[in-house]
Amino acid sequence: MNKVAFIGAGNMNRAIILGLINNGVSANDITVSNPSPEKREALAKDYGIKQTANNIDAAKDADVIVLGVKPHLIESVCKELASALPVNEKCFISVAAGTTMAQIQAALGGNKSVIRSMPNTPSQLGLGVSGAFASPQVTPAQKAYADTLMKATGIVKWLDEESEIDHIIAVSGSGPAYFFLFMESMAAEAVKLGFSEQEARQLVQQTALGAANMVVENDISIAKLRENVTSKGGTTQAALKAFTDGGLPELVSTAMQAAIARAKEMANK
Ligand SMILES: NC(=O)C1=CN([C@@H]2O[C@H](COP(=O)(O)OP(=O)(O)OC[C@H]3O[C@@H](n4cnc5c(N)ncnc54)[C@H](OP(=O)(O)O)[C@@H]3O)[C@@H](O)[C@H]2O)C=CC1
Ligand SMILES: O=C(O)[C@@H]1CCC=N1
Repeated sequence: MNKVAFIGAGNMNRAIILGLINNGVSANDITVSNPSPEKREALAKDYGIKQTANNIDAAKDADVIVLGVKPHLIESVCKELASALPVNEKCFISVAAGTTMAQIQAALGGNKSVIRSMPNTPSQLGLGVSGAFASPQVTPAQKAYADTLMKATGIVKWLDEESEIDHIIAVSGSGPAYFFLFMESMAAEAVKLGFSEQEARQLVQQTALGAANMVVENDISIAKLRENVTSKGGTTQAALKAFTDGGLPELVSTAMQAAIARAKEMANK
């Protein structure tokens, strides 16, 4: 019971597979399919999971099928699986941005058990966030198993409305990239200040890790943590003034709204 097939061996499915393996899920229960060999063979070699080029072979014995291909391929992969497999008996988890429940169910041939999940790449460390929305056909047992699967990679937020998936995308799905951009910018400036690339990375990553852990460990607001760094008339205040004068809070809002708008645009294609 509870065999999982991953369709696609790309960044997101790899992150989820790593999260599962690191959390003790048996490699024997995991199969990955991908047309080109390199990524699926690397996963099989590193973690002992099964691999194949054939999506139907990967999915035929699976109870849960994680669809981890690019959004424009979700429908064709669903049609391929539905043409050969008893899809009524399986639970599909799509991690695609901008591909709706209606589109996925239509491609599977009707009202099947489908969960739209929006994970993020820190799932590979067990530090992921997944937002999830289930179709009414998902049974309590399927939902419980999907919950366990996603919790192996981090925290899970079940959503009442499908539209909330786009909000999860804007916050946590795309979110790691926002922090990476910020860290890249800080590291680039550190190099300009004379640190080596390696030193700059170490300084920035430790600062980010420390800051994130302070948010996790302290039961005080993030604003208060910021204020605690900011001595009156000091250096941080000067730096933060440059950020606010440059419109950083508004820019963050604009960026997150752009992610939501893009998700809607992708769904309407
Ligand atoms: N990356 C992220 O942070 C997140 C991504 N997502 C979603 O995850 C999905 C995958 O994104 P991501 O992992 O970044 O993309 P990748 O391009 O890294 O992975 C997609 C994989 O699908 C493979 N593939 C292509 N065609 C098929 C097919 N017909 N059958 C099986 N596999 C196929 C590709 O193989 P090949 O390279 O050989 O063509 C590739 O390995 C997207 O829908 C995205 O919206 C969701 C949350 C976060
Ligand atoms: O950029 C994307 O479209 C996907 C969805 C969230 C993160 N990556």
